[in-house]
Amino acid sequence: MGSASDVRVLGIEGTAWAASAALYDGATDSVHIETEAYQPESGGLHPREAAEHMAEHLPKVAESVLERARNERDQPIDAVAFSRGPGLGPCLRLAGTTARALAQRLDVPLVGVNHMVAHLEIGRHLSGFSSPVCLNASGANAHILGYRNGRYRVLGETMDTGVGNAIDKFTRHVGWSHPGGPKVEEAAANGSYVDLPYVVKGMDFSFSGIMSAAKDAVDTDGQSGAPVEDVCHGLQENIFAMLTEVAERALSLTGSSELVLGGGVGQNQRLQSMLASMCEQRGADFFAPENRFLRDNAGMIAVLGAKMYAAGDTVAIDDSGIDSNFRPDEVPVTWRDDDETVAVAPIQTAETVTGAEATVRQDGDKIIKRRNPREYRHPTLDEQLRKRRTRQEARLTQAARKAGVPTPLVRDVDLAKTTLVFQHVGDRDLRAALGTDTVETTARHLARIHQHGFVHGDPTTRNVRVDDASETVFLIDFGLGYHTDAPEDHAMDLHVLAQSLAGTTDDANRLTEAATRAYGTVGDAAVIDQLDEIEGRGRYQ
Ligand SMILES: C[C@@H](O)[C@H](NC(=O)OP(=O)(O)OC[C@H]1O[C@@H](n2cnc3c(N)ncnc32)[C@H](O)[C@@H]1O)C(=O)O
Ligand SMILES: Nc1ncnc2c1ncn2[C@@H]1O[C@H](COP(=O)(O)OP(=O)(O)OP(=O)(O)O)[C@@H](O)[C@H]1O
Ligand SMILES: [Fe+2]
Repeated sequence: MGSASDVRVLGIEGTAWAASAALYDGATDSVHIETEAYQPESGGLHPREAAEHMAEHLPKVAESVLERARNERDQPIDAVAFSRGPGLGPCLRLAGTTARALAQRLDVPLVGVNHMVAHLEIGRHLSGFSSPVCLNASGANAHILGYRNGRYRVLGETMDTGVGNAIDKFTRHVGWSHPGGPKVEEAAANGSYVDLPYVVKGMDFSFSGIMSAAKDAVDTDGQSGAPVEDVCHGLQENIFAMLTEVAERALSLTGSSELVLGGGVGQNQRLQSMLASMCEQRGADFFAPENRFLRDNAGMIAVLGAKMYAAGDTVAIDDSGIDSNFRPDEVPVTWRDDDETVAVAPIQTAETVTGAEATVRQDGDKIIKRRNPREYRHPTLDEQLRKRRTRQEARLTQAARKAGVPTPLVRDVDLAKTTLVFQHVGDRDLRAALGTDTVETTARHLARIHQHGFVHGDPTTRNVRVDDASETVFLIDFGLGYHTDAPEDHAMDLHVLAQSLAGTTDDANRLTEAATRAYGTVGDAAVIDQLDEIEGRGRYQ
């Protein structure tokens, strides 16, 4: 294996709006980027117009960067790297054609890069962090990833549209030109908070509810709608708090103390300040690359291309087809060692445990759980979430027990202090007691509460406690639960469990299959069909 430190790679990016080429020089670790942005005259990105933009500008930026490389050396570059996907098919095809032609002409190898992995690797490269949790906040995507056993694992992601696309749809609705993100940021600075939906499911989240509520809020319909600056302010507060909350959950679940940000929406100062505040509050390190590396750019493609090239990960021209639904977890990570896995949280034995949202203290046979204020969240939203979740946790913990699922007894609820007192249950959590039996029992418990019309909302391996002597499996932490009979919502519980298994153990596939089978012995088969549908969904809208 070579080292990326002495190679020069030409990167080509053309997934959607940025016709971009870049030169990465490993010897100096410097990146030169040239980009021509496609700006639609009206509405959102039109795939055909975007492709015409690529056809016109990609060859120009590529030649210009190559010219610069030639002025520096006789053998200008060692490899050509290009974004293979995800993205708009017509654009990807042009970027692929441009890259193949260059590689052939210069007689150098071709490297096919996953654009989403490039968005996160650039942050890892620039921060020097060893194995961070990565938040990708881009136009067509939103997900939280951690490296484990040769792959970037998706710990959480959007259940519908990408975060930038969601914001851009709102700005189209109010008649603002593309891209909407910077305009929302500017307007939000002059607005005050309005209440909007907030949807987090484990480490997944969805934007459809908040986006339609935001559109309704500005629509006047003969009556006076909310000022658009206020809605922009509320939108940013809620959407970015959702992303920050799942990032915090991922840090808590993995025990990692490093977070990096990627993607065009990452340029937003409010998002950056929330993430920085959250990390500071929990003693983690946060890194956001400069803007030229956050928005789509060929620099990140060239940098990852150099790492892949050094690892021998090149692709033959004939096999270099594009993939518009290319997911980050499909990429075999050849440029990192298997043992670089994102941290796994040590199993805490201290009397006070700090979870993702609460401080939990043991006092004899009692557990005192307090949801603490989160400085990154708007105070109104913060108080509303803490109260709602405390109330819901008390109610659903009791409802589950009535349904025959072991849960701790609720000894006291104090909504003003957002504090709950529970009976202490179990010897250890499911992470420490992983096995087919315990995972199957967990799945059957979920099926049972679903039959009683509600979901847990966050059934991770840490929210299951196992009592060894009686072999009892308890569900705890129902704060994200809610009443619903929709198979999609029920399937999300199973999906969250599967994702948390993937984030905790190398044996996740086998355990997930066992869980699904066990669920089927008690629960509705339609839920399992829906789970397949969720997991097969290419969420690139
Ligand atoms: C697949 C690929 O083509 C796609 N790329 C992409 O979406 O471009 P990117 O540069 O990462 O992000 C663009 C998005 O970033 C948003 N954006 C730009 N500046 C922003 C700001 N200050 N605040 C919020 N959003 C912002 C834009 O509104 C737009 O939706 C992706 O990475 O998902
Ligand atoms: N009733 C209980 N009996 C025994 N241990 C408990 C109980 N409730 C909570 N714990 C312990 O405290 C930890 C954190 O509790 P809980 O999950 O309710 O808080 P949280 O802040 O939502 O944490 P997380 O983000 O990890 O889900 C649990 O993982 C568990 O180990
Ligand atoms: Fe992107």
